[in-house]
Amino acid sequence: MVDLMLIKEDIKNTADVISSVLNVDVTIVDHDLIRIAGTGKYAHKIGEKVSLYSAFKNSLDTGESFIIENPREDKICKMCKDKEQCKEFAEVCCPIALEEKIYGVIGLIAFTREQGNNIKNNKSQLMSFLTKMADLISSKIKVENKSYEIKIQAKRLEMLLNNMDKAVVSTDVYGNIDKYNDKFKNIFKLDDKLDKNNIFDILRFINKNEMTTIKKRYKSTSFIYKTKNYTLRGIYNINTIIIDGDIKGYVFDFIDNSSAIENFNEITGTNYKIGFDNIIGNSLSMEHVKNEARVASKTSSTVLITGESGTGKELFARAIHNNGSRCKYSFIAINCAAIPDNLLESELFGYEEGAFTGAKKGGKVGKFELANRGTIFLDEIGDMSIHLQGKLLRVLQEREVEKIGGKINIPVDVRIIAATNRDLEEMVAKGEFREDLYYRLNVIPISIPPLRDRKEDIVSLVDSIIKDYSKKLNKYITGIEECAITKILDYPWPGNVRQLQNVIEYSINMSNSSTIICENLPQKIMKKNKETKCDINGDITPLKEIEKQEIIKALHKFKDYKKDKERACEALGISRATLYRKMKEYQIK
Ligand SMILES: Nc1ncnc2c1ncn2[C@@H]1O[C@H](COP(=O)(O)OP(=O)(O)OP(=O)(O)O)[C@@H](O)[C@H]1O
Repeated sequence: MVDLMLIKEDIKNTADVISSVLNVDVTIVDHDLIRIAGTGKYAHKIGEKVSLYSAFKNSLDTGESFIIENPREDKICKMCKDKEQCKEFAEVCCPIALEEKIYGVIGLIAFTREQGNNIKNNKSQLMSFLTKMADLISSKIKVENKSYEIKIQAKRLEMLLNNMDKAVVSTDVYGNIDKYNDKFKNIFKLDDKLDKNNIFDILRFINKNEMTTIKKRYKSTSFIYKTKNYTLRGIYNINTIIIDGDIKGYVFDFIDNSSAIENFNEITGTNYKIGFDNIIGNSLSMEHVKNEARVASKTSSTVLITGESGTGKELFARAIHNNGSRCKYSFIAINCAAIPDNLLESELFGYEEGAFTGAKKGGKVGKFELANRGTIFLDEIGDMSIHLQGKLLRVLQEREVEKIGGKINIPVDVRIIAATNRDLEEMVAKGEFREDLYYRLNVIPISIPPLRDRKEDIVSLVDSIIKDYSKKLNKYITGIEECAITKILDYPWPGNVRQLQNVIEYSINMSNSSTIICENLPQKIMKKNKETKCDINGDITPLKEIEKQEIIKALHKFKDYKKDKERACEALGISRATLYRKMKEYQIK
């Protein structure tokens, strides 16, 4: 609520007008009974508080106008402590009200009999005149209230704008800058006074001629802003301000690439923390691998992790990243086998707008750029085409990426961790993998042993998987029967830890008690045990043939399901990428 004090000059003028017209002394008080204006005897009492027992207080409380014709005798004067010394001949009070609120009171006081008679003889004209004067003050309050409200709104808006993650600027329809936040000035390194500038003169990457074609919103377009010694890359949006069907102006928002990447990581949760403590297994071989990985985490050198599918290569890569100095930045994983070659190239290196038919407007930021200052994990590196191997080698050597269709190279500071379950040395010998790239990648080699070679880890892995999955599946499972563990230990686990996870998940689902029993295990685990016992002298089938047949069987079994490939992977205990690779290898269509 606006205080009368804020319009005290207007109040004073009003008091002077009333006093000169009516020839009486005037006092105007605010809602706290503080005298804001006073004439004659009261001129030097401005700023003082009038008595709580005065007629003013009564008018403030009741919101009523009244005339006291017999001071000292009137019921309003009964409570007044000074009534015996009162020298007044009459008094008038008229509240200043606006929208049911009382802001103060106008009071007239007659100190002579003549003034008193004047008041008493002209009661109705006097009250009507005073009410008009009170209304005049109320209208001033209304205007003041409005501008006070506007000031608050403007302040709120300013704070809101300055607290946004994005740089924001609004313009009229011709691009003349109207409002902007601090971030806008900061990210483009602009001078203080921008109000008279035109956005199209400052940010040349915005196409003035395209503006009229924008319907409502022009979304996520990448930009490069360059001055003599400053370059900024980012993404911007344009929103049109439409009132009654007409475009009245634009709001532009901008975000620089590094902030966009941070937001991306927060939203996608790519930074979730996996450490060495999350890698289960105390076998000698695992302790040895963990030690190697711990050492690797303290350097920035390229790491090549090898091991069969499901042994935990990605887990190790994440732990290495999170245990090192790059952990504050992104860990970006990309599976080189799961994406066709031409798509993989744009995923890794990005492209500029218009680089090829079908290229997205604004281009695309590549994974190398996204991983800047962090780590890129290139899974299934053995499946990368020779062409891309060449491009990757250039990144490793030059520490720069060349976007598809790009004119300039972008410097990147990325740690590379590659992984494969293929024998890269053999591939090099066959000419399927570039020798120079192999040596560049194999700076710190880490080889994860298959689960069948470290059976000591199985019990602790089973315990930890039971804990995780019973929570996930909302089942109360506390352990596993001895005979079930024996069967698990006997199994060769071609799909390693991933397959073990699938088997335990299946068994938890099948269990009706708090313990997993033999009957809860999948047939495959039970059958395998029987087969190994009775078929010991039978013919030997090449493993690759068995693998091919099992894949065909799984694909056939789930062919009518919605997520056929996923189900087949689950049954086989292999990842999607491995399935696609094997399908290619065995020419399964
Ligand atoms: N030692 C371990 N302790 C706990 N969990 C593990 C361990 N090893 C693997 N896992 C789990 O097994 C699953 C498969 O691991 P991961 O994806 O890291 O394997 P991978 O070797 O990268 O597989 P692929 O080659 O098929 O991509 C993940 O859920 C992972 O958390």
